[in-house]
Amino acid sequence: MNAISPFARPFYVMLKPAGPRCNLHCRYCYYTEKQSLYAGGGGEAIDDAMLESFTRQYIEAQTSPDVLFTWHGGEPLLRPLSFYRRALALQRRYAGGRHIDNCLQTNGTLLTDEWCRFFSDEGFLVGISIDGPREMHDALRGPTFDRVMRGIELLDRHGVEWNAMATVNSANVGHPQEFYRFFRSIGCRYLQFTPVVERTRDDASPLSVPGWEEGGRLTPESVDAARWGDFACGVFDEWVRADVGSVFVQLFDATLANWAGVAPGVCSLAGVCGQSPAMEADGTLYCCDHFVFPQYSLGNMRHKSITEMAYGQRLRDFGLRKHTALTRQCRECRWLFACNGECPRNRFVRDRYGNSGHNYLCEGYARYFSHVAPYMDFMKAELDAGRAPANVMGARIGG
Ligand SMILES: C[S@@+](CC[C@H](N)C(=O)[O-])C[C@H]1O[C@@H](n2cnc3c(N)ncnc32)[C@H](O)[C@@H]1O
Ligand code: SF4
Ligand code: SF4
Ligand code: SF4
Repeated sequence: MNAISPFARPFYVMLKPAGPRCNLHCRYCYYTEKQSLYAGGGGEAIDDAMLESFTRQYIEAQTSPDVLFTWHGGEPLLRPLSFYRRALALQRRYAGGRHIDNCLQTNGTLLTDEWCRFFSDEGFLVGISIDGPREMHDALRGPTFDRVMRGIELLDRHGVEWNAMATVNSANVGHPQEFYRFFRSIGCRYLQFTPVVERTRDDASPLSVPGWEEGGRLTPESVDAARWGDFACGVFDEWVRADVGSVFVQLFDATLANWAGVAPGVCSLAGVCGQSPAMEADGTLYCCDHFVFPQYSLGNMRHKSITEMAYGQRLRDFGLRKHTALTRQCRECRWLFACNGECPRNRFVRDRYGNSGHNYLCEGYARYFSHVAPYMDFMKAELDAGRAPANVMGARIGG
């Protein structure tokens, strides 16, 4: 085993306490298909012994005094509150002087006063999935908009910090202004949006086609590359006019970070990745939440330590491949410093020279980076001069 030093870099495990199970059936979901990995063999929920072992090992394996637990799924609120109370008791038992934070990603439909009181008391950061106003949201997430909004009101009432996680898909990609104005209207201060790009296999396989592999059929919910770029530009135009410094949009923050030569807060625009493996409920660790496929398994906690898997060569190679496998078109691209070829899960087309492993969304990203470049140049210059990037709002840029 070619393990590297556990002190080289931090890592975050995305936990699936209820496995891929969910109370909803969002049409574009990449995760519920993972139920086929279990095929009746159990392991649908993290059990107490595994939770304890994981908590101890995860804390011990960290290189920094701050430790982040990320509860994800499937739907993590399918586990009862008592499960999370046990989890926090274990965190306290094994903390060893470290500071521990928790964040949880949910569809929001199962939130109650009791959940929100708990999140407030324990300082959880809650990610809420919502795709925009009612028509956009309900189009692919079923008629759940009212329940999600009720969840957000509960979080607000209890003073829980939350951020919005939206997908950009065939139903909302044409409406960037409406999309962004909606989030502003509900008082959202932290917004993340991710393009849906999924492919089904031509055979009867229940699993979709992973990144790097060519072929398959793009799902109807997926975005068109160019339209994704137009969407990002449209949202940017709304944001840059009035909300810089008051609304934090992950894509724009990460873009500015790359412009300024600072590590971006999102893996997709980083030079290398592989620092956030996902652990399924049966204890199997996978390279990434978007690579939960048998061929990307790092092993199971029952047989290997977290340190061995998270700092091993396999995950390291997975993360480095993002850089080493850049296509010639990417290596020659003027936006490489900002884009880094984006996420490997979207790399399945040919570049202009015929090389495989190019990013399906390339055209959209190129459009987006060209569009925001003058604003990013301005904001970087403000940062360099010790002034606020928000000054971009009063500046005349691009005529
Ligand atoms: C798989 S869900 C798990 C947590 C929880 N059930 C929820 O919906 O927030 C995590 C996030 O992935 C997003 N998502 C689902 N399918 C996606 C896809 N194909 N591409 C991009 N994001 C997707 C969801 O909208 C959600 O924000
Ligand atoms: S709520 Fe989350 S896990 Fe459930 S189907 Fe929707 S995106 Fe997937
Ligand atoms: S494969 Fe994509 S989502 Fe996964 S860690 Fe790498 S950049 Fe992030
Ligand atoms: S914009 Fe396209 S060519 Fe340029 S780095 Fe991104 S994916 Fe590669």
